[in-house]
Amino acid sequence: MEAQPNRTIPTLYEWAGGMEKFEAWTELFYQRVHQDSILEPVFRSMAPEHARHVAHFIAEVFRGPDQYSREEGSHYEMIHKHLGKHLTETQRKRWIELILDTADTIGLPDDPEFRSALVGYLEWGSRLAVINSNEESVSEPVDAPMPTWGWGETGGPYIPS
Ligand code: HEM
Repeated sequence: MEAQPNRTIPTLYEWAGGMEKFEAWTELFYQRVHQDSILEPVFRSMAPEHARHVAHFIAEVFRGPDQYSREEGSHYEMIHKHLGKHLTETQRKRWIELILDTADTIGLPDDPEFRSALVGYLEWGSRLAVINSNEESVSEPVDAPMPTWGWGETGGPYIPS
């Protein structure tokens, strides 16, 4: 018999506070990006819907609604958006620093379990973004599934003693 998901364990999406929280997070993050000397040139001509799309993408990866892949893009298209951008490690590090600082500002959960999962995902995704940005084509199939992310080794969520 197939194992049933344990309904008593919230998803990272639920634990983070739902879609409004993801949208508030990326909106403020990209406002800050436009004032940052390292990242501003990278995102100077970004699409107006970029911040919302990134919110919806991460929310879906964290097992939230499938809004991004249903209405806005796909895993293939997300990779495609990074092609040829030639992102550097300096830009990636700044991106990580700023998005985590914004997570604090808007009050994403700061318990050890959630932050372990969040940092793990952002490190993984941002390093793939840099690798993909130095490619000229997407090696994944067009219908590649969206990645999903869970609590990882800590088994989360945080339960106060
Ligand atoms: C976990 C890490 C990341 C995720 C989940 C992510 C997600 C996305 C998504 C979903 C898009 C497409 C947005 C749309 O459809 O409008 C996108 C585009 C883009 N991303 Fe990322 N990204 C990540 C890391 C990075 C990093 C580290 C950089 C640069 C330092 C970067 C630079 C860009 C740029 C320049 C675009 C194109 C923006 C535009 O022209 O509209 N990304 N990303």
